[in-house]
Amino acid sequence: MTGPEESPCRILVMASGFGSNFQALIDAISTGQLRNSRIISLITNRRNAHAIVRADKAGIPWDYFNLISNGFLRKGETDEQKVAEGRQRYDAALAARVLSTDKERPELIILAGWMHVFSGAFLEPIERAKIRIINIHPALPREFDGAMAIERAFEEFKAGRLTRTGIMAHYVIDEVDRGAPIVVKEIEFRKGEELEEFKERMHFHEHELIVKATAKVAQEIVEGRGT
Ligand SMILES: Nc1nc2c(c(=O)[nH]1)N[C@@H](CN(C=O)c1ccc(C(=O)N[C@@H](CCC(=O)O)C(=O)O)cc1)CN2
Ligand SMILES: NCC(=O)N[C@@H]1O[C@H](COP(=O)([O-])[O-])[C@@H](O)[C@H]1O
Repeated sequence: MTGPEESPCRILVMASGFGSNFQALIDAISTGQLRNSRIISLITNRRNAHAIVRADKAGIPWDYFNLISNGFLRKGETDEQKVAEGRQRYDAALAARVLSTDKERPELIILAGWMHVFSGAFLEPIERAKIRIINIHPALPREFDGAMAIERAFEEFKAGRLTRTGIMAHYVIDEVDRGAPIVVKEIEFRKGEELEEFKERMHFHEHELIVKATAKVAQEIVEGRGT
């Protein structure tokens, strides 16, 4: 995929939790399945994220940056304006960390279970720097936007109102989960399957899809350098 003269696409992964999608990318790169990509670092907003353990094992630098523990918002703050202002300042500071000149700059940011909704304070400077952002989401386009999508779809299936759901990788825009789809896969429910079994099946397919989507976008980036 990547010619000998082309260096791999520099990828920053952002993850808040278990990191199995992050691990799928690590494994795909290390086995040579994903030749046009290189993960330069991980950012997490949860100190107990297992993604940190995965980064350490893979020798990938990581950064912990949290809305509250880094002082942008007081724990338990309920004033809506203060919450909005604190999130904006956090987002701006996070973008500044991504763009800081004392570290390698990513060409692609992959949200792999990143559980913080970005405002324009993050999205705009990243867009100005021509860095693309993609996200993996366990639902079909325009269905079950937001968190807990798997559980909500499963409830609809149990209620007899849904026979299939799906997963997708999409570009990230201000409107949550409404960016242009990159790769989409429908996944049928199975009669008698319980939630945990279904979640495992969904994650299995996600791990394939995130590699496929990354390969596609990374190739566009590598081939588009200098144009
Ligand atoms: N501006 C955008 N930001 C983010 C997007 C996006 O498409 N546009 N994708 C999400 C990922 N995501 C779904 O795919 C998602 C993650 C988290 C939430 C959410 O409700 N977060 C809450 C906090 C939840 C928690 O901390 O457990 C919040 O941010 O207040 C919705 C959707 C990533 N960001
Ligand atoms: N709305 C975003 C969202 O729900 N993302 C989902 O979080 C999980 C992270 O798993 P992981 O930490 O094992 O990769 C994945 O299922 C991903 O699609």
